[in-house]
Amino acid sequence: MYNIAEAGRKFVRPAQGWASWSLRLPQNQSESPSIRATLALLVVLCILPISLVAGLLLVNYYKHEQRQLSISVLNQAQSLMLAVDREFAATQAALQALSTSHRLATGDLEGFHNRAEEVLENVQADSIVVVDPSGQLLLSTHLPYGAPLPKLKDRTLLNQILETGKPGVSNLFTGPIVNRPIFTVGVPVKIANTTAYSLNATFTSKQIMAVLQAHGFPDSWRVVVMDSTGHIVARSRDLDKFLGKSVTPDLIDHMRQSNDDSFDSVTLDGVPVLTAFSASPVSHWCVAVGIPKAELTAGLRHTLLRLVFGTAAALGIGLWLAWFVGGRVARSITGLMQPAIELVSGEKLEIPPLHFKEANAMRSALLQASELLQQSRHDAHHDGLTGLPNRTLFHYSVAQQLALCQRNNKELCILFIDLDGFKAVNDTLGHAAGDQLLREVSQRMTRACRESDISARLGGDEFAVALIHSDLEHSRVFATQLVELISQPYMLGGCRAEVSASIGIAHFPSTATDVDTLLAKADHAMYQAKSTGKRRVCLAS
Ligand SMILES: Nc1nc2c(ncn2[C@@H]2O[C@H](COP(=O)(O)OP(=O)(O)OP(=O)(O)O)[C@@H](O)[C@H]2O)c(=O)[nH]1
Repeated sequence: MYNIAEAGRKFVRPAQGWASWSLRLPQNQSESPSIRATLALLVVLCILPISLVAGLLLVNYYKHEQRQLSISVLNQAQSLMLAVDREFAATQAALQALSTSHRLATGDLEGFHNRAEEVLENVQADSIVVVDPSGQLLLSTHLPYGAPLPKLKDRTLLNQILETGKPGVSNLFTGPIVNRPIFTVGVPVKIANTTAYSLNATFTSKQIMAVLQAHGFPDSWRVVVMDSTGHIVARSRDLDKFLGKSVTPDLIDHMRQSNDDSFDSVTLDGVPVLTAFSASPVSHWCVAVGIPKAELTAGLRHTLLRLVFGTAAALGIGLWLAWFVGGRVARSITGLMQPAIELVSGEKLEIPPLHFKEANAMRSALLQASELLQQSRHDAHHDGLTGLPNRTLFHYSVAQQLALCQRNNKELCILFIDLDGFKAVNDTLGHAAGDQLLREVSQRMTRACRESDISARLGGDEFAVALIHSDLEHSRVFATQLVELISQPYMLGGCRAEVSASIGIAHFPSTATDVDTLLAKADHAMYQAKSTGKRRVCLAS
């Protein structure tokens, strides 16, 4: 079945069809970044600076915390140093009270030995000894009175007491009686305004360890109490290994420069620590507290690690969203490209609804443009009054059919129809009535034709019909019937009107083989019909 509307569309379509057209972007446009890449860049530009700022703030916060911590550690070192000094002061007070014993003044050393043993329990010292200015030990509560006693090897504290007449604390040394590291707290014993003896209490590291442990430092911290030469007297960890050993040279350096300070160092057992130390201006002993750096930075490392993971997760999700949303936006846009190209084909566009408001607005615009284009194409190839194909489309459609007939050895007849007496209708009933009559003639004609036939209005009161696969005889019969059909009266706005028709017929292939000649010959035959009396059919020769 011949579809004239389809023919109208194909009439302007390129040979390969619009779908075969591929989209060629200009060079500079194909190099522009894609929506996905732009969105991904946006995500990266949003997340990375925020994470960077968060990281910097964290590090700053950590540094501030470090400063606070080093102050706090310094305070703890000072507090321990004070506690040690208090122990020394308490011992000195007890010794000073004991030094006023009349037994000493009267030279009753045996009696004093007994008295010292009683006092020993209160001062919690290891022993009490009396030394004469030559350094000779006169008594020691370690041994029964009268037992032979050695002479002091290290006279430093004794000399200090003899010179200043004031109490003092020794450094760590190996006790001549107990033969292990001890230190002493000594006070002068004055008889007749002369320092006659030095009264000393000896201690092992046990007493200082007790003071250290009373402070309850965390197990991981390294806390040392050292004498004025930097030798370890007490240590929170591995005392047996480090007792009497010198602390690290950089700690000694710092101690020389200041009484209180904090700095980064490495302990004797090789642990990097933040060290805070405090030296006593009285005893010149020193306390150092070290917090392992790993412990200090663990929090920051954890938080930074979380930040890195958080950033990675945010980037991952952001990039996935950029990919997903970018893909949707891109698909919405590219989904409109092919319809935009096909728009010129004049075919009715089918575009499924898209994801985005703007893309849907574009889709509506394309659909509207497609409808308008279809309408204007239709208008360009159809007669506005009757809706029949016009001369151009008739010519194109018949040419196609002729080609098919030629290939299949089929016949085709063209009827050239001109109304008789139409002008009189216009003149008597008016132009509008004439228009209505033309419309009715076209309807009668269309109804009479087969669907495969092609009818057209060529202009004015001229029509044409192409009878496909129809021989001359059949066409002549049809044309005669058509003359009668058209000659039936018309009711135009309550008025009766009558016209008839003159028809010329040209036959393919006997009359001619091309559209123009067939039409011209049919036209000529129509004039013959007119000139021989109208309302009749004439065959072209
Ligand atoms: N109403 C109306 N009239 C038209 C239209 N186109 C052309 N005409 C008129 O149609 C008439 C055609 O002229 P003719 O073919 O000479 O008129 P006719 O009375 O049929 O003459 P014959 O063919 O000799 O019988 C003219 O008067 C045109 O003005 C149209 O679209 N509408």
